[in-house]
Amino acid sequence: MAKDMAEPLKVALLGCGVVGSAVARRLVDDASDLAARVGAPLELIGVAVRDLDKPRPASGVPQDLLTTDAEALVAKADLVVELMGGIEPARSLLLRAIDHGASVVTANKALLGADGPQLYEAADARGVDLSFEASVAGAIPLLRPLRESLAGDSVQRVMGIVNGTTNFILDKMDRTGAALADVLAEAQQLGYAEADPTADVEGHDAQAKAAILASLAFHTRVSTGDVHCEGIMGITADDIRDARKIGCTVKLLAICERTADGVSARVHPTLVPRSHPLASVREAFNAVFLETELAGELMFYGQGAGAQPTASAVLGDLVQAARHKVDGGRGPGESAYAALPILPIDQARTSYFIRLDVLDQPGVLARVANVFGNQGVSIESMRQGVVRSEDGLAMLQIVTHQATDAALARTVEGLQAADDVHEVASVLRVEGM
Ligand SMILES: NC(=O)C1=CN([C@@H]2O[C@H](COP(=O)(O)OP(=O)(O)OC[C@H]3O[C@@H](n4cnc5c(N)ncnc54)[C@H](O)[C@@H]3O)[C@@H](O)[C@H]2O)C=CC1
Ligand SMILES: N[C@@H](CC=O)C(=O)O
Ligand code: NA
Repeated sequence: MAKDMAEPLKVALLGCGVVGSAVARRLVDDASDLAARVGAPLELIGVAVRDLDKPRPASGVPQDLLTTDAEALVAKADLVVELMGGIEPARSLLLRAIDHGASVVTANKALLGADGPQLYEAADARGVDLSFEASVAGAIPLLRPLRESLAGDSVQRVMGIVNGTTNFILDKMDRTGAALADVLAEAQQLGYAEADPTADVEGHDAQAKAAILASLAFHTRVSTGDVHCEGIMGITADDIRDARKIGCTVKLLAICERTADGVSARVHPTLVPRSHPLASVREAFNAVFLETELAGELMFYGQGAGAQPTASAVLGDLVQAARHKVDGGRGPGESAYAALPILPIDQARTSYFIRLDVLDQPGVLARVANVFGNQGVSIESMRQGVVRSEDGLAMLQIVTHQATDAALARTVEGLQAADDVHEVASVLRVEGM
């Protein structure tokens, strides 16, 4: 039996770009379904844009709902959906909305990674919802499981592919042997990578997402600046070829770990064995692998970007926040009670793949092995590649057992200083062996 409808809830949308248009379209086209699910109509009262005259056929928003006065709009709303991106004015508008008693939904990982605590504190103080499922891994339900379904468990490790653009590039390099620059150009043509792909390829997009994931997973505060970040621009076709030779592929991973000493969060290109579930994540898809004390291993997979997939996550948050407005209560606020220290990257433990050009002379292997041994770094495998008789050099490919980043850095310094070593051509971390 249909329940009685409550009074309409006023929804303000801030930004009408890729994701905003898809959210607006759904609010307009599926109003009656959404009303039935919420128990009240969701009335779109306005959409804040920069340019009133720009045609927006994808959004289906009537022209008279567009406004450039975002401040006035949020002051009238019960629910505010922020899809403008960037830090300001998004932060001020969300704080203003919260101050007025509106619940807020955002997909803005840059803002949450930089200033999440300020928004959480404001939402908690005002007793409204702040939800942001779309900010990490787009459509994939991941943050709600972390905040709600796993609230009684203990997450120990989060390891994921959370950037679709870089996964598309690395996957294409892996399948075709192409150089990064060529694949990046193709990704731009196809619309996966933005005209300015810096935030994706330098790892900053994944860095902000890792901060959000680590905060939720470990009930602590981790901001973007706490996450060690290396992007994919240094990855060459030779790295991909080497990875393949040892049964691996290269992925940009966000890895968040809780250790006895605190929290470590890092983003970097990583060799992953082809047998690992993350290795089979193709094209622009995302996947996140959780290790928890009680549930064991969990994997979440799906579309991490795109207008409609991202709108799905935004609308899920909006419906949930609207239900709370109708029925009372609110979703979980910030849980940062653990207040864990952030561990420096030096202390992160992982295995490494190292490619060296060494002099092709007797005793070289033993001397190279000694450099590792001197730093307490144990070698798992050492393989000699091509010997180039023209310059008397041989290529060595070495995989280590787990060691700290600090020990590895000292090992690389030792190798660079060794007379037998012509060049340390590549150093990459390995996970999931
Ligand atoms: N596009 C995607 O696949 C995903 C996007 N996101 C996040 O969603 C948010 C929106 O992303 P997109 O829709 O892709 O960006 P977009 O650039 O297509 O849309 C943003 C829109 O906001 C407008 N805008 C910016 N500042 C404004 C202001 N002060 N007043 C009024 N309008 C303003 C812009 O003119 C633009 O139309 C961002 O935070 C992004 O990180 C999250 C997951 C996936
Ligand atoms: N640029 C991001 C989009 C969503 O966050 C990506 O490529 O994954
Ligand atoms: Na998500």
